[in-house]
Amino acid sequence: MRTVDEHLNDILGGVTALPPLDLALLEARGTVLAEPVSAPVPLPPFDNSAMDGYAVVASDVAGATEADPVRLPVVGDVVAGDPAVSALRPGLTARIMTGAPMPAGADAVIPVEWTDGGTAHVRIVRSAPPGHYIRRAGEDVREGQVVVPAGTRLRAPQLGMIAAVGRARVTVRPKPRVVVVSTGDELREPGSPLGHGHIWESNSFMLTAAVAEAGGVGYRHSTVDDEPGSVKDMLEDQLVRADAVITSGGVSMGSRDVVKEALTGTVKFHKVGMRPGKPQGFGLMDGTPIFTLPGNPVSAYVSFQVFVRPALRAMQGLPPEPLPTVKAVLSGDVKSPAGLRHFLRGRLTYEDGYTVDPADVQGSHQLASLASADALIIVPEDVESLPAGAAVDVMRLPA
Ligand SMILES: Nc1nc2c(c(=O)[nH]1)N[C@H]1C(S)=C(S)[C@@H](COP(=O)(O)OP(=O)(O)OC[C@H]3O[C@@H](n4cnc5c(N)ncnc54)[C@H](O)[C@@H]3O)O[C@H]1N2
Ligand code: MOO
Repeated sequence: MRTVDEHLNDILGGVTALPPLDLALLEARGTVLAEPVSAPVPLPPFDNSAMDGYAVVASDVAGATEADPVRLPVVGDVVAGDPAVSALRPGLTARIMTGAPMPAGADAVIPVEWTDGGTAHVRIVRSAPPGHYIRRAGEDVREGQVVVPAGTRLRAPQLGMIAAVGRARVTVRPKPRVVVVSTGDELREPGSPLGHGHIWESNSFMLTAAVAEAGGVGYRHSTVDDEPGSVKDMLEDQLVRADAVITSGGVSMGSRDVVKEALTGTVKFHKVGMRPGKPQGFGLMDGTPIFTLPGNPVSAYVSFQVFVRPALRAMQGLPPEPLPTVKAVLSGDVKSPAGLRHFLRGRLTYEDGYTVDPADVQGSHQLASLASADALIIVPEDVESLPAGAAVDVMRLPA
C-alpha cells in the first residue's frame, strides 16, 4: 500500500503543463495566462475629468460661495472622445464631461451640481483646489506595468484589464480536455428504465462536472461494458481528442475488473492508504495521463479532488495545490481506520470560527451524504478517533 502523498507525487511527476495557445480574449475566459500582460501606454492615457461639470482655472473660482458666486463665460463643450486639442485661458470656462480630456490651462473641475448649469455663462457657488476632480494620466497603470501576471486564471476583471491595455488576443494554457467514462454492465443511462440489478449511472456526470469546476473541459463518454476489448477500443478512439482520461469502476479485486484487465502494463494500479478511494490507478497512454478511479461514487469523487484536480491544475500551469483547507471544530465524535487518511463528508458553519458537522453516514456508496456536504474532514493516518470539540483540517468542496 502506498500513501496518499506518494500517489499524488507519482501523478504530478507524470503530468506537464499544456503547450500555450494564442486565443481571442473572450475565448480565453477561464484559461490561465501563459505570459505576463503589460500596458503599452499609461492608463488613463491623458489627464481627464472625473465629473460632468466645468473645467476652470482654480484661482478664478477661489472666492466662489453661495452668497457670492463667480460668473464665467462658457467657451465650449469638451466631451469624452473629443479629438480636438482644447485650451482654456484664465477667466473662461468650458463644459466638460466625465472622461473628457482636460483642456490645457485648466487645472480643476467644478461638478455641475455646484453651478446653475449655464451654457453661455455659468454661476459657480463653491471653490475647489487645483487638481480637483482630475484623473491623472498613469494613476491607474504606469506605462510598462504588468497588469496581469503569467499564471493568472482569466476571470471577468482580468479580461477587462487586458482589453483596457489594448490587447485583443492572449497566450494562455488551454483548458485540459478530459474524457470521462464509466464502466459497468449494471449501469443504465438516467432517463431509461431500470431492470433488476441495474442502477442509474452517475459517476460520469459528477466527474464531468468536476472537471469543469477544476478549469478543464469534460467530455462525457457513454458507459463502456465490462469487456476489456471495449475499454481498449474506447481509449484508442478517445485519445485523439483528450489531454487526459478519467475512468471509473473496474479497478478492485472482482472477477470483472475490466479497467484493470485492459490497462495493466499501461496504468499502474495501487492500493492507496485512504478512505474512501483505496483502489487507484494512474499511467500514461501515448503520453496522455489516464486516471482510473474506483467505481463507488463517493470514492470516485474524493479521488478526483485529491488526485485529479491537482494534476489538472499542473496541466494549466498552476501550482497543484489542494482544495482550500480551513481549521474547524468538530461538532460530533468521529472514528477513523488506523493507517488510512480518512476523508469524511461534513457541513461547515461559521460563527466566530468554523464548526464542521460530520455526516451521519460515511459509506462510499452513500452519495446523498456527499450531495448535502460542502466539505471533507481530513483525519490523518495515525488518528483513530476524535472527540467533539477537536480541531480538524477541512477541505472546502468547490462552491
Ligand atoms: N475484495 C475486495 N473488494 C473490494 C475492495 C477490496 O479491496 N477487496 N475494495 C472496495 C473498494 S474500497 C472500492 S472503492 C470498490 C472499487 O471497485 P471498482 O472500482 O472495481 O468499482 P465497481 O466494482 O465497478 O463498482 C463499485 C460500486 O460502485 C458502483 N458504480 C460503479 N460505477 C458507477 C457509476 N458510474 N455510477 C454509479 N455507480 C457506480 C457499482 O455499481 C458498485 O456498487 O471495490 C470494493 N471492493
Ligand atoms: O476505498 Mo473504497 O473507495 O472505500 O469504497
